[in-house]
Amino acid sequence: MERKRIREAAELRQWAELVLPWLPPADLAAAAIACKPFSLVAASITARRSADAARGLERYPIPFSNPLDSQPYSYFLYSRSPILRFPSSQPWGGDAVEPLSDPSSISDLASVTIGSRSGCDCGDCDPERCPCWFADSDSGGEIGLLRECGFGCGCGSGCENRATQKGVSVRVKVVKDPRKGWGLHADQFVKKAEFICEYAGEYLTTEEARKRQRSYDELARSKMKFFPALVVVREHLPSGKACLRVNIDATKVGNVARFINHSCDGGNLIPVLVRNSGSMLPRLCFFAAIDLLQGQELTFSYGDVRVNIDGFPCFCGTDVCSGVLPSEET
Ligand SMILES: C[S@@+](CC[C@H](N)C(=O)[O-])C[C@H]1O[C@@H](n2cnc3c(N)ncnc32)[C@H](O)[C@@H]1O
Repeated sequence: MERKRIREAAELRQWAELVLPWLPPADLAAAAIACKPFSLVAASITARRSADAARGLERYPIPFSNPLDSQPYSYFLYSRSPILRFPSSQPWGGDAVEPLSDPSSISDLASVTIGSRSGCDCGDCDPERCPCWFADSDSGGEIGLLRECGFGCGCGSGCENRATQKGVSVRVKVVKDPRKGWGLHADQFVKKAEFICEYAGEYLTTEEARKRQRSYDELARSKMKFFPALVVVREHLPSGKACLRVNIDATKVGNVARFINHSCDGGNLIPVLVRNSGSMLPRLCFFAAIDLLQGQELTFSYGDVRVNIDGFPCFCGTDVCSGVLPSEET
């Protein structure tokens, strides 16, 4: 009888190990109170989730740190690279995490290509000589430009001219702030100009972005703890006129760049639009604007502040803080 009970508990636990990692926090909490084997599995899943926001998909684990309250982690679906569609669910906090793969293989952006071979034929690229390479950190606006090898090139993913295509490149952690919510912090020394991460999320049409922004604003007003992560970037012509608007929404799915908070002084990151040969859409990437110390919060400017009495309050704490978060016109 005792043996049967032990076997049944083991089977239940096995089942829970397979199913519970797919559940969002509220459902996981509900499962945890159903029975003891579930509560043990749920506790270990919660521990694994708070130990790595990236679900094992980045080079280093990216832990959550919350000295303020009992929320152990923030829930979202993880993608290392930009996507045009996203899955409706993804396991997280179970034993079986997806293996670290070449970002190009999980990126739907790969399907938006210019042509089969519009890049270089170097084979073994030297960034100094490769015709794909181009950098302009002073392009007239606040956003720099960079060109790297990509799907249209003969070289492989090991090519040196693909520095931004290998996921989050330095150790970072996600730390909770009482007023700004979670924020991304350096967890090692980072040298000025070093690549840190890209802003991965869903690429939206402007119409869809406007629709979502309106509903996010409503939600944020009604629900104190809602932190949308929709960014809009404009690629400018030398004349200064906007020529391409890129809308990236990491609210439901994205990488840890979704935790980077705004700073009115421009912050300590340089946002750069990176074009990969063969790919039509640019990617938003962040480089260190200065040497960064371990523990320092990473920030950038979300854009021009339109002082708007209805705008959300800014708590960047810098001397030049306008008091209001920049927001897009919807
Ligand atoms: C891209 S998310 C950043 C991560 C967010 N703090 C979280 O907890 O998920 C952007 C949202 O964070 C909050 N936020 C970012 N910077 C802020 C700041 N300087 N002051 C107040 N809230 C900020 C706002 O709610 C904003 O819509």
